[in-house]
Amino acid sequence: MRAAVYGAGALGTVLGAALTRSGADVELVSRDQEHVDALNRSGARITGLREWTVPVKACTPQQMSGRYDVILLLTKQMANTAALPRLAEHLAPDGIVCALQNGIPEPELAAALGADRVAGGVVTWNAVRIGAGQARLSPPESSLHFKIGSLPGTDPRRLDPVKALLERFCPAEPVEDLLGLRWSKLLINAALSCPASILGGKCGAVLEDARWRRIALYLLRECIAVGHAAGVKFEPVQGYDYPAELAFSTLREEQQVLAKMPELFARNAPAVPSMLLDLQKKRPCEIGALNGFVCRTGLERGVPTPFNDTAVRLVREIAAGEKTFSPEHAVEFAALLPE
Ligand SMILES: NC(=O)C1=CN([C@@H]2O[C@H](COP(=O)(O)OP(=O)(O)OC[C@H]3O[C@@H](n4cnc5c(N)ncnc54)[C@H](OP(=O)(O)O)[C@@H]3O)[C@@H](O)[C@H]2O)C=CC1
Ligand SMILES: CC(C)(CO)C(=O)C(=O)O
Repeated sequence: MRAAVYGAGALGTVLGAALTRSGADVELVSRDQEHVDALNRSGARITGLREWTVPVKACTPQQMSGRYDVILLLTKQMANTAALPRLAEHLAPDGIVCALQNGIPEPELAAALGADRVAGGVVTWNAVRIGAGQARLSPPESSLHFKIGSLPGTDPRRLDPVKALLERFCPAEPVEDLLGLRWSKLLINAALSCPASILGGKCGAVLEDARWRRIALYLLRECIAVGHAAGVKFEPVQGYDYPAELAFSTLREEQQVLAKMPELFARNAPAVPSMLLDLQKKRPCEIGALNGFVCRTGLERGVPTPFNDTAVRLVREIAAGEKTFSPEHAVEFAALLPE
């Protein structure tokens, strides 16, 4: 089986190194010539939870040749439109692209490639690119897990080669309802990655600050309401059925939920959100595909999303250089919170 990791950035470098190390025939594809040269010259250098230097094969999109049976898509979601012609050219007729990105990338991919040639999966582990040819994999070990799914109406056995490939690194558990899985990961990004990117810290910083933890809870509540209005059945992730765990109707129940949030999201606490890295590097970030997607869906379904609207506005203001990272942006949500 011939495979490619298309978008060998933070996650892609770690995954490409892990798969190559396991003996898989995999190429790491990146637009960044310096990164490609470093990977080919000195191997992929992984630090953190794994300490590996792995000789790998890397190329730019223009240097790709032939067809791949499995392409693991790990660009940022905004790059998908630009990447599609290359994916279409190099995917084997019975091959499959598995998007491991955040957000809900599958509809656009399926429209171009065909639903039975697209799968999706969520990643709850965290990695950071730290230089040409190098990435750091963050703990905890328990986060090393994939959940994957095929598109409605397609043969779930199409997932078999994806599962076999990913399991060369860590468990890859198939789920029946990919959309429910996608929305559950969206909860984590909308309520932790986004606020952490606004205050300029790790996801744990949101959980540690009483004001931000409460904002995160209301962001979660809004996303869950929008998802339910859209007919989503949230799939358990990280061992939790989040809508059930986070439900509250009185202020007393709210206190109880707030008290257990650090435990519910303990695996995410050490993560540096990929959105924050993009904002720090002044690169386009995925806010439109994450909280922005929740706002758009809320608008379509008649569910107000004032918390997510505020979060999107703040991220956009930071991206435009109009605001800097600060926990004090919590005040922007104060008028929305119940007394
Ligand atoms: N990092 C993390 O811990 C996690 C990330 N995710 C999700 O995984 C996805 C990837 O994230 P991450 O690894 O952090 O992202 P990075 O930005 O580190 O990597 C993305 C890579 O894609 C490359 N790329 C962008 N556009 C193209 C293109 N048109 N053709 C080829 N390559 C391209 C980029 O190259 P260049 O540098 O030239 O732009 C970069 O190497 C995102 O959807 C993210 O939300 C999910 C869970 C955790
Ligand atoms: C949840 C988190 C923060 C790490 O898995 C993530 O998805 C990201 O960094 O984009």
